[in-house]
Amino acid sequence: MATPARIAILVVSDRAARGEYEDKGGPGAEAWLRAVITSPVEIARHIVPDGREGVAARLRALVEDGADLILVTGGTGPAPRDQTPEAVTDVAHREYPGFGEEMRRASLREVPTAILSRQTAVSRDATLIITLPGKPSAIATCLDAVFAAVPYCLDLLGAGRIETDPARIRAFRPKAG
Ligand SMILES: Nc1ncnc2c1ncn2[C@@H]1O[C@H](COP(=O)(O)OP(=O)(O)OP(=O)(O)O)[C@@H](O)[C@H]1O
Ligand SMILES: Nc1nc2c(c(=O)[nH]1)N[C@H]1C(S)=C(S)[C@@H](COP(=O)(O)O)O[C@H]1N2
Repeated sequence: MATPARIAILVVSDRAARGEYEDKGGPGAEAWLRAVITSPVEIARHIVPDGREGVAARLRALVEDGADLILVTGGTGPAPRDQTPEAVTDVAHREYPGFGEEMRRASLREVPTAILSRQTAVSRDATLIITLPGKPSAIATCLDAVFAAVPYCLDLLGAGRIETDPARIRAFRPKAG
């Protein structure tokens, strides 16, 4: 059997980290991934409070640990504690602004405040890191909008291979020539 791709979900939320509310983002993201990915996959969920240093440190550790893909939810907005984009930039080797553009475009069809999210995607070594808004309902909207490009991006980075259910997401891998 193929080596499972390793995916980490990092929920960034002060209140979920303190246990003040039940985290719905992490389970929502995991359910989305399990419904879409048909190849072997290991999914781990983590929760950290908002904050540039803490989020960056956790991202470095997850990359070091061999994650192929990291989904980060929360902390992308304009509030002072929203520092996820700064943390992601701190650990980035490369940025892929098209992810943020497309996720915002899809979210703007639902809420005008989607424009407030500074969500983006970066890579560090062979790991792709995608940031998503914290609102649990935003997670599916954003993943639906961009995930078709994720498997090929992981191929190009040298990360683990992911196959998807074409009825949900048709992964696009350009043919050679
Ligand atoms: N992990 C989560 N689980 C459940 N609901 C969430 C989660 N993250 C965000 N939300 C909901 O979406 C709203 C907007 O998310 P945002 O990330 O801006 O939260 P926030 O107001 O900064 O608070 P916190 O960091 O404590 O989650 C929150 O007020 C909350 O109702
Ligand atoms: N699809 C979708 N995108 C969305 C939202 C939403 O409700 N649905 N909320 C917006 C709002 S109100 C904010 S402030 C930003 C940032 O959210 P975050 O700080 O939780 O990352 O995401 C935006 N993107």
